[in-house]
Amino acid sequence: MSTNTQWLASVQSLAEAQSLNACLPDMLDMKQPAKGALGALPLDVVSDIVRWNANRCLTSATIGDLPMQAPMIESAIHQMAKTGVDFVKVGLFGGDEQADCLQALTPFISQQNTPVIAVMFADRQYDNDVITQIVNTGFRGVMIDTADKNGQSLLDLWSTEALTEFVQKIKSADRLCGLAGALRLGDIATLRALQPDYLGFRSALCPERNRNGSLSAALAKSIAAALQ
Ligand SMILES: O=C[C@H](O)COP(=O)(O)O
Repeated sequence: MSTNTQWLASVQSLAEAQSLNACLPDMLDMKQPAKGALGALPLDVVSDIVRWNANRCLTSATIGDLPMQAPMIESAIHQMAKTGVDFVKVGLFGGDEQADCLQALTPFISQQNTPVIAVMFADRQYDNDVITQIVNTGFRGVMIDTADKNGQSLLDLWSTEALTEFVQKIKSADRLCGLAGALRLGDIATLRALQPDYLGFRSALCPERNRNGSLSAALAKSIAAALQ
């Protein structure tokens, strides 16, 4: 597992991915921001981006803001994995049914050829042992993001102490760890010091932080430069 913090850029179209051709992130993440925190892109768009990328960087894709119902999640992972993406990201939105859902997902997730990443949200509530539950389910990594895209950032919601503990728990379980959630260029130094595997960006890549708008290669270059 990498010791240097890498970066992930969320793109919503092939054209956006292509606009990053000169400054590809370490991971091209595919999602539809207008459809929620983990809005899914159509499968053919994901396939086109995967084909265009031709393994020049890693790829990930989200399956949508789905309820914690195992059959629905399994079917969405199965479909998304067929696009050839390197990682599939699944949102865990908390709630009473989550622990049972994770248990039900365990045989499927642990046997997946395409690794699956669990995405938690800093503005949602979880059981105290949620990381253990995630690890036991067979997820390859855990990312923390924000569910409500209202400008509040990860650092507005969680202290650096809480984030340090989060990163350490995940890395000591030998899983990938990512931090995201309205991150800004100026947050990089603070968050990189915690040694996550990935920092994830969308708002910071868009002019005026309009995450549903389009992406700017110049802003992506500044993020890449700050992580050099
Ligand atoms: O996976 C990373 C997210 O797309 C981050 O989006 P955001 O920076 O707009 O919160």
